[in-house]
Amino acid sequence: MKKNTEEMRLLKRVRTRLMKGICQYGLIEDGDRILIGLSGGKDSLALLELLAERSRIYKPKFSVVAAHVVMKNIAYESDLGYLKAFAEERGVPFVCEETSFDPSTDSRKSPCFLCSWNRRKALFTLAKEHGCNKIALGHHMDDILETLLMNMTFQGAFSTMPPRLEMRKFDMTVIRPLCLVHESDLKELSALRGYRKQMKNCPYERDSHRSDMKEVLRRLEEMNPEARYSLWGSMGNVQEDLLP
Ligand SMILES: Nc1ncnc2c1ncn2[C@@H]1O[C@H](COP(=O)(O)OP(=O)(O)OP(=O)(O)O)[C@@H](O)[C@H]1O
Repeated sequence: MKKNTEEMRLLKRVRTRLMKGICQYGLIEDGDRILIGLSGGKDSLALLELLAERSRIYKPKFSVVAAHVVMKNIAYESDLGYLKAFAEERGVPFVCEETSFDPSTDSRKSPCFLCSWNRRKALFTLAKEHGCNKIALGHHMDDILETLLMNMTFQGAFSTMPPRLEMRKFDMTVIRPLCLVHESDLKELSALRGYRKQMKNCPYERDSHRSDMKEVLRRLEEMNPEARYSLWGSMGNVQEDLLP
């Protein structure tokens, strides 16, 4: 009984924050066809589950397609059968595309940059092929705040991954419907639902800046439990007169 109540509270919190993000940043409109980038990680599995559920509700009326990109030269062990079944059990069509990149062709760009650029390109192609006007990614609030802290610390820029990004040149909009959802809730949801963990065997992976920023965010929240909301609020409260 206690477990059920906790589950219901968690689901209510996640659904409320999803809808708050969607409404606040105008992420989904009537008639949208949305390609969901399904990596196989907990965040995009949750995104698919939540958007599939939402798409069956009358307003706004939108449809979804799940897409997985296989990067042939990276030994990720994506279980395509699991991803396909996961999507189809929720009434969502599943599509997959293979691509690859050669890190030796451009030594000025890091393999991580090339990988994510090529993955993004494959997602755009799939979105066009399947008549989608939007691509949804599984980044959540912690990802966005960690990127803000990374960009300030390492790039000298006050910027991050926005909830909504219109790419006019490609006639495509990238959305992040989990932008107000906390990572801790997604972890709990994943455990509750028993999402299968994906094996990551990337030879290049060492995103130490991100894990450092995760620690910084944790420390800030220790100092002020409201820190994440203040950081988020600061992005909409830039007081230019009080800046150099
Ligand atoms: N191979 C892929 N195929 C399709 N979409 C992807 C792929 N890799 C990443 N994405 C999309 O980009 C988002 C961010 O990617 P990132 O690599 O940070 O996440 P992840 O650690 O793979 O897993 P997740 O965010 O799903 O828990 C994912 O949530 C997903 O929407």
